[in-house]
Amino acid sequence: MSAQGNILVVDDDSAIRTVVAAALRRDGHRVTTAASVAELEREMRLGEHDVLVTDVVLPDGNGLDLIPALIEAHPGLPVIVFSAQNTLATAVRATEVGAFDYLPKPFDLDVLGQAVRGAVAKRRRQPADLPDVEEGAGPSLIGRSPAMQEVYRVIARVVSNDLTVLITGESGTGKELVAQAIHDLGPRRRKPFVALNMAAIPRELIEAELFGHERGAFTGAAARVAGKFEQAAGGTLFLDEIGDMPMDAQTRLLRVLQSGEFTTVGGARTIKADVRIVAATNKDLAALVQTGHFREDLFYRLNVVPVAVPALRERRQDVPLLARHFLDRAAEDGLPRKQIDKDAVAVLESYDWPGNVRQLENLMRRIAALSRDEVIDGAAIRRALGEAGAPAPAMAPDPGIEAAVRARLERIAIEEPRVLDDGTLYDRIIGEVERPLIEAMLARHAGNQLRAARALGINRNTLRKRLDTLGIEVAGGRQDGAE
Ligand SMILES: Nc1ncnc2c1ncn2[C@@H]1O[C@H](COP(=O)(O)OP(=O)(O)OP(=O)(O)O)[C@@H](O)[C@H]1O
Repeated sequence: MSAQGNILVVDDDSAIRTVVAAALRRDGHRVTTAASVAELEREMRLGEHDVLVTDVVLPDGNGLDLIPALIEAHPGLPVIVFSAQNTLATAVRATEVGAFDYLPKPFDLDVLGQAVRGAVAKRRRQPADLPDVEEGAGPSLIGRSPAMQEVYRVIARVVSNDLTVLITGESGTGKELVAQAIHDLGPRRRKPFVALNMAAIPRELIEAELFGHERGAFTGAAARVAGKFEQAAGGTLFLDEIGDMPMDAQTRLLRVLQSGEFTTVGGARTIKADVRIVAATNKDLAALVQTGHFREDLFYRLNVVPVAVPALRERRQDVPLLARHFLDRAAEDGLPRKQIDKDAVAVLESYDWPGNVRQLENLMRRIAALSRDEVIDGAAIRRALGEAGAPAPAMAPDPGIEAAVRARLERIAIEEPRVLDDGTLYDRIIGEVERPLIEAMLARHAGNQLRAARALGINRNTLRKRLDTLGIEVAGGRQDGAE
């Protein structure tokens, strides 16, 4: 991506305008200059600018005060501010008003050049053209991959009958949504859909939860309570994490499925069970049967119609659609509306998603809530994946700083003996040592540049400059220095 753009430089000091404009032109940018707020406003009206670089104190106004209105009129315009008022208050205010970067005067032209390149790259970021999400009838099960088409085919076969369905799939693949879809699209849709997660309630309470109990049935049973079977009457009972059901409860459930009736805990009351059973598990139930942890007869009773929900990595082509869906949903919930660029889509598509759709949903919401950019790029996605505790794909594990540095030095000595006395010794050795040192510290601090700089004992801006010079891509953590 070209990092050259149209830059507007504003300063009332003509010497600074000249020097800055010359430096930016040398980097290939097209530069216009202005000496006052009035000139700045005229230039903004006349031309398209990718980046605004402005001083704070101008003869007819304050550069910082202009920023909110300028950004509103030119959404996404990065503004780089430089100022001789080098106070913390100015720096904080620059961030508050939405400046892209703040450089205290006097500044290094290289640092300015780097900030401008970053700003142009941000400006040029194009949102990827994500597929539209069609709102279908019933619950929003998103996905057009062949693997999801197969799931839809099975759902379509069972909605109008009462066959027991066993949904399998990894955690977060959407098993509960599938169960809900079976309910919502079938004749029981006007009756309750009741879910019970076997893994979420104490084992000794599962039977009482399922079948209800009479007053005084056990210590603490102060009143008669209807169980899930009763609550779901006429509707659907979703038994989640069925693999965690204790043996006693399995035996009772099997009896209910065979007889169509159940008795409450502690009571002689027999109630007809008018529910459709849909069960789900992320465990291998057949293997649990083999090891004696799940009743074989119950397994066959439940597994009348199996539905296998694919892991997200088995249907990567659905990822852009789902990403779009979750960004839309986040915006509907009042979070800022964000888009992602092509690089971000590529990162999302190549990630393995151990937490499946749930993980993608959480990531999109987190990005919508926390990112300052309107269009999110691949580096930001990698960082967010790294922060979420998952391994950052492009970041090598911390190899141990000493080992990394030693390996570099050995490489110079062994592979390139010539460079040891060719007059570039200092730069070569320092350069070779610096890279693994910075990479190792960044890896150790999950890509957080502020923490890595602190640990190295160098200024964050110095670190940023070195990253740029050495061409080190930061894959995990945050670049903006926030903690
Ligand atoms: N195909 C999909 N389309 C839209 N949203 C989905 C899809 N699949 C999953 N989700 C969303 O992902 C989250 C997890 O889905 P769900 O709870 O159904 O997964 P699960 O397989 O039942 O997980 P667990 O095994 O951990 O209970 C939910 O917020 C759900 O809305």
